Amino acid sequence: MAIHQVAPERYEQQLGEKLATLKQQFADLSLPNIVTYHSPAEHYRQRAEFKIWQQDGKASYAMYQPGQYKTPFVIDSFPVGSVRINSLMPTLLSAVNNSEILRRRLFQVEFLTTKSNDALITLIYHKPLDAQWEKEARALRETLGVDIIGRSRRQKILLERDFVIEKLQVGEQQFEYKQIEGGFSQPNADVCEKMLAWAVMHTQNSRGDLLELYCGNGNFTVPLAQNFNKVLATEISKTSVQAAHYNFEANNVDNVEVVRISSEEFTQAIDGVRPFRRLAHLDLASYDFSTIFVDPPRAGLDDDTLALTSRFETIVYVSCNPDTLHANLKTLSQTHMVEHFAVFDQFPYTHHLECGAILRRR
Ligand SMILES: C[S@@+](CC[C@H](N)C(=O)[O-])C[C@H]1O[C@@H](n2cnc3c(N)ncnc32)[C@H](O)[C@@H]1O
Repeated sequence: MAIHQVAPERYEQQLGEKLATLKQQFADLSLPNIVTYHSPAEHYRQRAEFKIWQQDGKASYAMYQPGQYKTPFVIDSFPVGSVRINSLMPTLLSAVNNSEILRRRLFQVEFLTTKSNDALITLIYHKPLDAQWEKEARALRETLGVDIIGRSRRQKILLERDFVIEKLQVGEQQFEYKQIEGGFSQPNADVCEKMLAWAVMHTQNSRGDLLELYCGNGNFTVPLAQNFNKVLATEISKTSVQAAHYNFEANNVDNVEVVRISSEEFTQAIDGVRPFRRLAHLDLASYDFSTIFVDPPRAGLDDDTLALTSRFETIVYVSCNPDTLHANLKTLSQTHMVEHFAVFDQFPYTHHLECGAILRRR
C-alpha cells in the first residue's frame, strides 16, 4: 500500500482542490449543482494491507512511495485506517515477533474491519503453512479475539471464518452485510452509508423494475430493492455473488435475482446475441425495467454496456474514476440529462474521488 499524508487540518483544503479539478474536468457537461459528502478526516478506511519488512529477525509494517518499491517506510500506526486496525497493529506485530513460526517468511498482512467492530486478519507467507503454523495461529486468534486466515502459494488456511459482518445505517434503517476476505467492499464505511442514503433518496417513488450491473455483495441492492417492484442484479465475482445471497436473506430482501455474469455477457444476453445457461431460469422479457444502476470498476462502462445503459429512462451511475465517468457521461448526455450529481470523498488525501450521477432520458 502506498503512503498517504494524513493531515486532518488540511482535510477541507484537499477536498476543495479535488472539487476544483473535477469542476474543470466536467465543465463541458452541463452538470447541476454538485452536492459534496465528506469523510471523517482520519480513521476512515476499514481495510488496509501492509508489506512486512524483515530485518535482523524482526518484522515491521512497511509502506512505499508510489514508484519507489525498493525503499520501504517502516510504520507503526496508520491514521488512515480504522481505530480497530490501529489497535490491532501493535498487538499483532508483537505476537508475530514472539513466534518464529508466525514471523518467518511473512511478507504481507491484511486487515478487514467494520464499523460494527468485527475484524479479520490475513497473514501471507512465502512458505508452506503446516500444522505447527496452524497451532500458533490458533493461539494468536485467542490472544487477539480476531479471526485469522493464513495464505501461501496455493494454500488458504481458515481458522474459522473468512468474512466479517458489517452493519450500515441508511437513514432510519440498519442493514447487515457479509463482507468476504478478498471480495470487494467499499473501504470507507462512513462515506458508504452516505452513498447508500443518496441512492435510496433519488430512487424513491420509482416505477417498475431495476437492473443493476456490478452489484458486488449487494451493497446498494439491499437498500435499493425496497424502491422497486423487482430487481435483477449481476456481478462477475463468485465470492461476491455468494455474499450477495447471504445479504439478501439477512435483510429480508425477497424481490432480487442475482446472476453471476459479466456486464459484457449480460448485454449480449438481453440483446439476444447469444443465450446463457446461467440466465435460463429467468424470463428477461417479464421485467419492466425503468432504471439501471451501474457501479463499474475504474475502467468504466465498455461500449456495449454503455449502449445498453443509454436505453433506460433513469440511470444511476456510481463511479470511482472521474476520467471514465466523464467519458461515459459525454456519450450518455446525448440521450439523457444529468439531474443530480454528487461527490463522495471516499479516499481523502489522494487524487481519487467517488462520484454519483442521476440521469433522466431527455
Ligand atoms: C466498484 S465495485 C462495486 C461493487 C458494489 N456496487 C459495491 O458497492 O460494493 C465493482 C464490481 O464490479 C465487478 N466487476 C468487475 N468487472 C466486471 C464485469 N466485467 N462485469 C460484471 N462485474 C464486474 C467487481 O467484481 C466488483 O464487485
